[in-house]
Amino acid sequence: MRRIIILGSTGSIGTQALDVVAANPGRFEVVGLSAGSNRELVAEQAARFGVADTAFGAADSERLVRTVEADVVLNGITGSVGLGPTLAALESGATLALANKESLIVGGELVTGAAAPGQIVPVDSEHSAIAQALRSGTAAEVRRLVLTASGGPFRGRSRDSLADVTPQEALAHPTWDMGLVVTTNSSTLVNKGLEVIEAHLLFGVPYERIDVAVHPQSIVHSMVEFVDGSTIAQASPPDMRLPISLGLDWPNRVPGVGAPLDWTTAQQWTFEPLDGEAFPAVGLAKRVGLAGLTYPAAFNAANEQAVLAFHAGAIGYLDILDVVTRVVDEHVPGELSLGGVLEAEREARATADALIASAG
Ligand SMILES: NC(=O)C1=CN([C@@H]2O[C@H](COP(=O)(O)OP(=O)(O)OC[C@H]3O[C@@H](n4cnc5c(N)ncnc54)[C@H](OP(=O)(O)O)[C@@H]3O)[C@@H](O)[C@H]2O)C=CC1
Ligand SMILES: CC(=O)[C@@H](O)[C@H](O)COP(=O)(O)O
Ligand SMILES: [Mn+2]
Repeated sequence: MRRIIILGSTGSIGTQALDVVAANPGRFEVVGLSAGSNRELVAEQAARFGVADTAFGAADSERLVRTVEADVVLNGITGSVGLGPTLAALESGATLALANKESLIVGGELVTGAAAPGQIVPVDSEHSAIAQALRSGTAAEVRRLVLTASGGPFRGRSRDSLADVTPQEALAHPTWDMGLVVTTNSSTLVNKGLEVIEAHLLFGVPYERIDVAVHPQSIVHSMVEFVDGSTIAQASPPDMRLPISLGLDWPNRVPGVGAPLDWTTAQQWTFEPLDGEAFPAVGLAKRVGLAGLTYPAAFNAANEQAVLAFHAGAIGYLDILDVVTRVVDEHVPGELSLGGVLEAEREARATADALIASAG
């Protein structure tokens, strides 16, 4: 029985993780739950799963991870505020089932350097797909990684045509039902940019060998191309319970966790290149990833501020990327230490807030 702590238990990832636990009695024991502020739902979850230890906020989540013994910590918190809990989970020696991509991206080598080999199991669907494709291979056999992107609700649109899109339109993701920030990031393609950096950090493949292909059906979750010209793709209906279950029980597969593809009906899987003019976020993220140091932290922090400002009605949709680009351009990088990252984030958020105020 694996003892698991679920951070962000009230969100999309957290509630689906609890679905997996409930559907597999005797396989997992939930020993800790945390959330931001939703005390009512956490109390309900704790009663249902018999959990004694709960926490609220990032610092308390960190405390939970440091004090409750667990085999796996699932980090399903949104935002770079998940960095402390991610580092605490790695220090505890537990497996880190990582949905909170922001903590890896802002922490970079601080996070990978704190992890033992195999200690981080990716939950993000693309990175889970790559980890599955690499299960029997070696890094030397990999020629390139291809991350698939749904293209979001605005696929096929020109940049100019996006000026007046509303928060409601940005949240209409074509294939996934997720939290507000990651859904908005999917629409701007910032999510895919963050995922390129995440793939580089997790799998050690250089940026020039990480590509993005737009695949609107979200059935092929990513691919690994090998040196002999073979490509292994992982395919399944879009359902996060599959990568979550792998994160909780790696390397075991949990029987029946998701429905398989139906090969008895006609279907079409399509792939197209990313329109980098309409969606400059992936190019910007690669630039930021290559620059390293605290650039990814500044990129992510500016985006977090801009996304919230867009949903608050303070800026327009195109302002999101404009703010992020300006913050990155003005960023003076610091050293990659915990203090350096926190300071870079503080500065980036302040610059972003000033730009937001002047745009509004
Ligand atoms: N949803 C998905 O399918 C996917 C998500 N991810 C990643 O997983 C992470 C979670 O996404 P998702 O579940 O969609 O997001 P949600 O917005 O649905 O959930 C976020 C969770 O984080 C909690 N939280 C927010 N702030 C804090 C804080 N300061 N301290 C502790 N907990 C906090 C929330 O608690 P409360 O409810 O109390 O506010 C909630 O439980 C993100 O990094 C996202 O990019 C990656 C791939 C797919
Ligand atoms: C389910 C998942 O992993 C999300 O991060 C997903 O990637 C969002 O879809 P797109 O960013 O491809 O639109
Ligand atoms: Mn993803």
